[in-house]
Amino acid sequence: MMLFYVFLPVVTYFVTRAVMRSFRPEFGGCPNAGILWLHPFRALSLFVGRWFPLHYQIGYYRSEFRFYNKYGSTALGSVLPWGATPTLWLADAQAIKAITCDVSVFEKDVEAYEVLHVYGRSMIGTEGAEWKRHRRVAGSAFNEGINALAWMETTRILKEWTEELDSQVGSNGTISLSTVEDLTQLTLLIVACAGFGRREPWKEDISTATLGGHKLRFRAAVLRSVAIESLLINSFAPSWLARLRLPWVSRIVSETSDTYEALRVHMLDLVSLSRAWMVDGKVDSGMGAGILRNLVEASTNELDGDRKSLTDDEVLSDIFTFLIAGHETSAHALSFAIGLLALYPDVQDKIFKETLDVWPHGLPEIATPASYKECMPKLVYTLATLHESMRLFPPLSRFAKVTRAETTLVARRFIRNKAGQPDKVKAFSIPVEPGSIVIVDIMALHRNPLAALYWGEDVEEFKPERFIDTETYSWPRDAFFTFSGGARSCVGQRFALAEGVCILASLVRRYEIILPSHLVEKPFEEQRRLLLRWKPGLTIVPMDCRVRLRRRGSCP
Ligand code: HEM
Repeated sequence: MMLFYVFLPVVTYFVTRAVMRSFRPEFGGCPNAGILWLHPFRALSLFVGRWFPLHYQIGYYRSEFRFYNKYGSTALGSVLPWGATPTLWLADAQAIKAITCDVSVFEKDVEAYEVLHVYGRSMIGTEGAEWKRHRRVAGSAFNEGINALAWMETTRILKEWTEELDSQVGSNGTISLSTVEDLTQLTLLIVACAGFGRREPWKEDISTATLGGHKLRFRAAVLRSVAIESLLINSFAPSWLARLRLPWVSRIVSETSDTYEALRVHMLDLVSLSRAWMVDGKVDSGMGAGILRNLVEASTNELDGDRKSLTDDEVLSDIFTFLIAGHETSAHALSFAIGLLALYPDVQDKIFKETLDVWPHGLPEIATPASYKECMPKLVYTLATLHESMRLFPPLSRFAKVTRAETTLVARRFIRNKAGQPDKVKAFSIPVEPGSIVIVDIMALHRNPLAALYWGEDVEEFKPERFIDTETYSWPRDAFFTFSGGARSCVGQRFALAEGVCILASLVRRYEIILPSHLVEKPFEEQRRLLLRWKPGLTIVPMDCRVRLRRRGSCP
């Protein structure tokens, strides 16, 4: 019996592979790269993807442009054995643009986001009229006002954070920084304040841990809920497991459910506060909370059947979505950026020079509502650095669309010249059947070396200059998909750029970012590989991005 279970998958693999190879060598001119063992954009595959052993099989998370190079095509076909679903992989700017602009044919793969529907349905995991209702409500909060608030809030928390960092200077004059840990807290505090009016100090007051009957503090509740393990347990483990007293399992299930319950209570507190503000007429409290206000107002319209209305569960689910989408992405993007700055001191020097013009007398203690408008346009190189780091490490490295009607996409085939560079590019059409899955392979697109349309031969290099327009050069906007594109693009893009630029510029203005001591003696390629290692999670997660900071003499 045992042998049967071991051999069945192996036999299935070879049989299916053989059948596919013989009957379907190509998808309308698009090379068939084989069987996909895991749906490439499901929470489970993100979890399993950390250990995915089939590095030479399509679907491997860290493959970047490798498979496209191997087959000489910017589009690849593959098949999910379950249901024999055709799955198209794209690292082609024009085809991706066509997909993201045609929302009637290519819908969001909302099933992938079901794990986020802990409290109800939300903007990120819905489609059509339901999604429009959510987006109409929350979307209008994302204006220049919230970006300016994000800037001010970033400045406030940075001051407290850097004071703590300064108190940790070691005997060698440097401070160790575990980027993911600190930036996760930082970006969470920023979105909680600018979006939801919840202003917290950098250093949590642990003595107030359970004040107000909370089982878990707000920050801990959000951070635990975002872990892919918690989301999977919450989605798939039945709650009765907690009552069975099974060693380990029952405890984990029970703790997970407590975490989401604790967060629900915190979010209900926010909603009550916002309702109280509305009753008191505190429409513009100066505290931010624009997203919260819009959501809560929409829930009070519910009974009128207003097209801008949301149910109470939808409000909680949207708050949850914004808290999660609004911090993890930014924290990981910034961790990679800081790691890259440690590796490239010349880039750091250029940012430092830029910040000297903006803050000649050192970092401001507080920012005013005008600071964002004054500083952001001057920090051109800092913004280019953030863009370039998100090109190499896009937090959402791939996402999926489901095809609803028969259509055709155009991609490109190429052959490599003697120097190994892609050459002789030729467009070809791919017929796409309804029901097919299309993977927008952002990381591969960002590492596509084809000239003209994309990033060029130096695609692997970290060069912020490629994001700065000149008289003769305009950076290829259509080949940059970190925030997706079209109607379903990231609603928080400008918010993320505002906080990101403020954090990077301020950090470099105050500190020199240097490599951790265990990497100093290693060759550059190894330093880069070790510092920037990542694993898949909800977004790509830096695994060991630790740097050191040395206070700059010229910064008061
Ligand atoms: C570096 C930071 C960020 C990156 C790279 C990023 C990336 C993305 C991407 C690629 C999508 C599209 C996902 C898909 O179609 O499956 C998206 C959607 C979304 N993002 Fe972001 N995001 C970032 C920051 C933020 C922030 C700061 C917020 C809110 C404060 C936010 C809120 C959202 C929401 C609500 C959606 C869903 C939009 C919709 O479905 O209409 N994101 N983001």
